[in-house]
Amino acid sequence: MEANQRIARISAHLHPQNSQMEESCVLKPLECRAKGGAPGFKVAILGAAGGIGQPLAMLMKMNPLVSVLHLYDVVNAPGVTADISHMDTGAVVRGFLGQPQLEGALTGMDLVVIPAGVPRKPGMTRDDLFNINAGIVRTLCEGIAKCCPNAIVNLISNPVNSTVPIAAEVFKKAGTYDPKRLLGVTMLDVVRANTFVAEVLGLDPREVDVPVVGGHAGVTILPLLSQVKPPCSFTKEEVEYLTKRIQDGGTEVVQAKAGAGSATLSMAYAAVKFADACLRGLRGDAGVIECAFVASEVTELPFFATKVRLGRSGAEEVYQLGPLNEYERIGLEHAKKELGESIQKGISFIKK
Ligand SMILES: NC(=O)C1=CN([C@@H]2O[C@H](COP(=O)(O)OP(=O)(O)OC[C@H]3O[C@@H](n4cnc5c(N)ncnc54)[C@H](O)[C@@H]3O)[C@@H](O)[C@H]2O)C=CC1
Ligand SMILES: O=C([O-])CC(=O)C(=O)O
Repeated sequence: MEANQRIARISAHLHPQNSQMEESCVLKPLECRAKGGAPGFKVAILGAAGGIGQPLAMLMKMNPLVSVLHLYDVVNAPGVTADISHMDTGAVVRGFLGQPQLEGALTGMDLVVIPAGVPRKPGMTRDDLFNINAGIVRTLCEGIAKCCPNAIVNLISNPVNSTVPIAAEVFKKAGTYDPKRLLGVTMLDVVRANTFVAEVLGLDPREVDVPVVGGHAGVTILPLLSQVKPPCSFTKEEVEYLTKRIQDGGTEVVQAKAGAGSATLSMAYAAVKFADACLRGLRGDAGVIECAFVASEVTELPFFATKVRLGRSGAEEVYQLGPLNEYERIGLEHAKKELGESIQKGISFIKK
């Protein structure tokens, strides 16, 4: 192959939107490499130029399970793509800018991670983001239903308690809904809980496992401190301090950032931890268990976050809550009340 042809192909691959070359010609050489010796998964990030999207893209580019990484946003996708694509790791990176390129970003994907949408400012609740983010999530999920209906979806955009029901309704309308494949990302609550509990216990956070159930906003975030591993006990004051700190973790960051957004770096870390678990499940690894907000029969609500077992088809098993103490039983009732309303709000947004 002529050197100038090789260069043209690499350039066209990175910026398909600028290419005059035929799609089949553009993609072949690098696709072959991506599917070659080290088999991997194709992952798209929607909202890849944002505060979460950029570090998430960087960490996904470092993940050896990823062979193709599509970065989609309505702004700045080419810049982020150029930057990330210089990292000397295995995944091939391609950028997609704006709605006309959404289909290209999604076609053939195994996993779609969605951190698109506006973040909170001090004084706002996650629900205050509903009016803008609901429409964004609907549009992106319509694209998924059309272009990669079998992909696993990791939904980060807030309010997660409503955006996951929105996504489910969009997929139902399109006839592509598979409850196992739609997962609301609550991993940051677990990451925070592990960190804060480890601080109190004087342990390394990597040794600590705190189940966090319910949803992803305020009192709907319910850490089960009676089920912490390694087994331990807390005073009443410690339980109250830890529960409140875990429930208000997002607000703590929003206030500290003072108008410059919400958690992005810890969220990107949590998103990659969760996406990696989904990919290990897709690969067929046994015993991959994480908390996520999924379609559920654990309570009377249609969606609920608990531990789930991740496998080749997504959340293959949804675990029960396990034994709760009195404090957690009361917390569960508060959580269910708010969560039920948020779920209904999401469903009504599509059904109206
Ligand atoms: N589930 C969780 O635990 C967490 C969720 N979040 C949520 O994640 C979302 C993103 O947060 P940040 O990255 O900090 O916000 P950001 O504003 O920095 O980035 C959002 C990105 O989404 C893009 N975007 C907007 N509309 C889009 C569309 N229609 N299609 C594709 N991309 C679009 C924007 O251009 C921007 O690049 C927020 O809703 C935030 O509340 C944040 C932290 C934790
Ligand atoms: O608090 C926010 O708005 C962002 C978020 O969901 C979190 O950090 O848990």
